[in-house]
Amino acid sequence: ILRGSVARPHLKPYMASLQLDGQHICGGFLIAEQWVLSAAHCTEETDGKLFQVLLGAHSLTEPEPHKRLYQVRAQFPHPGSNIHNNKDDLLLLQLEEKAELNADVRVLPFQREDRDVAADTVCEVAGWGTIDHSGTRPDKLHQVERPVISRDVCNHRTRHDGTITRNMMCTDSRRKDTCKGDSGGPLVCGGVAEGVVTAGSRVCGNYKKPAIYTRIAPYADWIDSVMASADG
Ligand SMILES: NCc1cccc(Nc2n[nH]c3ncnc(Nc4cccc(O)c4)c23)c1
Repeated sequence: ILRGSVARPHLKPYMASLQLDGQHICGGFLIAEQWVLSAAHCTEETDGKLFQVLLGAHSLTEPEPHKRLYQVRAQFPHPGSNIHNNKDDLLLLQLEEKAELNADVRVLPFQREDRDVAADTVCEVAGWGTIDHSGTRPDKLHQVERPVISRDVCNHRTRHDGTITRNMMCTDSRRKDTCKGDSGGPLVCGGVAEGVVTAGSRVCGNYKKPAIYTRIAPYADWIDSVMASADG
């Protein structure tokens, strides 16, 4: 997160850190006791290894009362996701067991009504992604508020030039923005997850490249079907 602030500890109890060998790779969030939602692109450099999921954390390194690292039983990238574009950039992770819910570990509801969030709505995004252009990685969770911009503005030829589909949404990226390692985290508007951070052009903090999110509502049926099929 560029030019945000350190989050209030454990006030985003749905946040997950997707890790490989103890290193934070991507964000994610708890959508059910045994399920985390993130971005499919996060699996690009994992060469088949499964993530471990850290829940209940504020600091990535310090001991905290409800911090716990969960093994992943299975990972389900959306079938339409691919390395060439941002389409269907969603990843469902089934935890090895149900997460123990408490004050620091909570499920975040996601939007099921497929209707665009109005432009200028101020939403919040959090993550352990880089906090400056030299790629400094924070120990503590950071957050930033960002206004939604309309798909038409985001698709302008000087911005993302028509690549933003109905299944995506954008926020203004002037100065304050998402960045490397924030992918997979939720865009929260009015207490509900409306989108999932996708890297898109990977640029951070440049107003000409607004931040892109995969809208969740269009994928509610896919999410429900994967959870139902794997839960048995
Ligand atoms: N703001 C959109 C957004 C959301 C999520 C991730 C991203 N960026 C990135 N995702 N993956 C990456 N691998 C390498 N470099 C990256 N961006 C980068 C790194 C250093 C300086 C800088 O200005 C930008 C990214 C960008």
